[in-house]
Amino acid sequence: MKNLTSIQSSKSKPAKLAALRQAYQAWSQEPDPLARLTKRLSTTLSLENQLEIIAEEISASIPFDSMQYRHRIARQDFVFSTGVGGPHRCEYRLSLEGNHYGILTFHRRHKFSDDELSGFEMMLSAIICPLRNACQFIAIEQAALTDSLTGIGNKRALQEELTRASSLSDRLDAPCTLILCDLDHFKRINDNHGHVVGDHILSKAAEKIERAIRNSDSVYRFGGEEFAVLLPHTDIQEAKTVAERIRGALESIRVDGGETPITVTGSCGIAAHLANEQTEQWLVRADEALYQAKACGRNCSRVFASIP
Ligand SMILES: Nc1nc2c(ncn2[C@@H]2O[C@H](COP(=O)(O)OP(=O)(O)OP(=O)(O)O)[C@@H](O)[C@H]2O)c(=O)[nH]1
Repeated sequence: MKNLTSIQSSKSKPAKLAALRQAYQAWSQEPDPLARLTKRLSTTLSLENQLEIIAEEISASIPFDSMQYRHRIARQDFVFSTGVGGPHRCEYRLSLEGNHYGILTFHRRHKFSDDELSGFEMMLSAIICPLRNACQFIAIEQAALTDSLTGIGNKRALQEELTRASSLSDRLDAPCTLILCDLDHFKRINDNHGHVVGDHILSKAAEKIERAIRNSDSVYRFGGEEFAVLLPHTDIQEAKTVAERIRGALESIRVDGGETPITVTGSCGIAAHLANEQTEQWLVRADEALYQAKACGRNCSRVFASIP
């Protein structure tokens, strides 16, 4: 409120406005490379787009043969590369206020001069803030798709991936199979050993399932004690084998529970994607198969197609 009053009562300042007009003209005409670089970087939060701009703008002042950027953001490696190597190299570790924002490397066939090296440093000091924002944007996007307890994808991530997998499966006419896996009698574990132990078992289960599947497959926490595993390019027969491997992996969990270790089992429902099927319908069919597995005594797998 105080600031608003002072804004409303202040008189216009011609000198400041003239300076602003002049600055705007200079800015809009983009006369210097640093102004143009920062202006272009401010138009995007995509790290990939920013790196393309950085490569283009820096190479206009300091020619190089290739540029690489690498950084680990939210448990994932981000790598960007443009051009082809060269024996001479200069490398910068980018950091701001004690935080690391990746490594940027330039290669060239002939040596970089001292002037060029200080030119790089000037350009890099201009890119660090926008680059930090782009890295943080990826981390926030990643957090919105990650289950905080287990570190695997959450229900929202599953929805996105199911949609992508369905359209790929339709377009390529390739099989794609979904397994819903629910821990058995999990309420008893919580009731007998407490929620902290329950949480620990959920994290272990996520870890075990992740290790039981291929890199091209993915696992998500679908609900409380329910996991979804998406298997692209995988038919029902192969998915049954994976489901059995997952069940075995869950059975191998041992958590300290006093006299006897706490163990857990899981039931799996399997459904292959049908041509042009909506993702909701696909999930419903996998859930029905899971219901059958529970009804058949738990700690087993059932395929939707096998339901009469
Ligand atoms: N510790 C912990 N427990 C959870 C979490 N989310 C859900 N649960 C518990 O999971 C249990 C699920 O219970 P039910 O849906 O009755 O199923 P169940 O006991 O596993 O029995 P079946 O699925 O029929 O084999 C409930 O006790 C929930 O409180 C969580 O994040 N942490």
